[in-house]
Amino acid sequence: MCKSTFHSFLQELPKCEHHMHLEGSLSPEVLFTLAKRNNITLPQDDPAFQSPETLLARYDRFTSLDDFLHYYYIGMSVLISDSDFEDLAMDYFRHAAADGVAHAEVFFDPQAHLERGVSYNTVLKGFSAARDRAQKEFGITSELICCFLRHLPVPNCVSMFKDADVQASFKNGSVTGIGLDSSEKPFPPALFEDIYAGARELGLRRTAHAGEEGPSTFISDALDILKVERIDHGIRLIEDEALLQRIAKDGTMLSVCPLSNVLLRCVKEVKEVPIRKFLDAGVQFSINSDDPAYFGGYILDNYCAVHEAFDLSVAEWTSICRAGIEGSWCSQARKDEMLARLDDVVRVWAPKLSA
Ligand SMILES: Nc1ncnc2[nH]cnc12
Ligand SMILES: [Zn+2]
Repeated sequence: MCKSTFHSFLQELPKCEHHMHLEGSLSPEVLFTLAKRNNITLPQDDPAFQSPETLLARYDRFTSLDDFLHYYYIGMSVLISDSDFEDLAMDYFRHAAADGVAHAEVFFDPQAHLERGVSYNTVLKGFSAARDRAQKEFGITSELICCFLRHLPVPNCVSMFKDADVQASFKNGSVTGIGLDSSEKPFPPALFEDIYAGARELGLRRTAHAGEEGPSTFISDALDILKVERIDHGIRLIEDEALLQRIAKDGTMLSVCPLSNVLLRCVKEVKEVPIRKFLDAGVQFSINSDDPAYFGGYILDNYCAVHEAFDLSVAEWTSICRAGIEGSWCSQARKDEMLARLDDVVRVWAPKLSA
């Protein structure tokens, strides 16, 4: 936990979260409760599934992205009804409100539910209800980003993209954009070129996970081939100085997830996440939780971990927060509200923190 005055300042900043998988907010406790309620048998041959405590202990020992994903996909198999999805998202929004999130652009993984016979509209109904409640109960605005699972056969992804219910959600605005996630290294961005071209034609916002475990060429391919507007993770950008300069110059935002990078062994410690390098080079980035129930921290824990590792100034935190607001996919009016709130918070806290 960072020093208490700085912690309060970070809590009060009007934060935007751009990289958070709703299915990644399923805690072991809720997972076991839903498994019982929905009659889902958890794997009997893995001692991690003995209890919520043993499962949580296993989360401390992830060895890679794929090791985590194994548990992530088993975990979400307990989600069946629209109210399961609503409860799950509300759990996230409650934490987000406590952490001072003003606006959240959240991912969901429909293919992982369709495969189990849960319809797209069941998932969307639950998540949409939670979004409405989050706005009413906490004043948090949000957008939904529909992700394609890169480990599945491309035709499976294409057929989801073309599905009538999915297309309807794109066209009626209940889903704002598309993303690309799951196992990275064997699945280069180019595989998904047609889907991203189709999304662009529909006027959808576009982002993709790239440069988490995969090479920096996946970041350039996501920009050049998929024409994404944002890069999720992107920490391996530091391996290509010219690309780093290009991203800084173009103002392309990265959604960085420090605790996730440590837990999934992409880096040894938060100090190795290239926060200082990005700040110095003028790369725009936001700080995010990724899968908070699996990685031991919501957004404020990530802000605090970054503060502890890099001892950032009030001015640096203000610029990170401003970049997050400006790089969001909400209306300009909403951005203006958050920018005004940011000014207010900084006006109050700057004298106290620099005293
Ligand atoms: N960190 C991550 N990388 C890729 N896919 C994911 N799905 C959920 N979390 C993810
Ligand atoms: Zn992610």
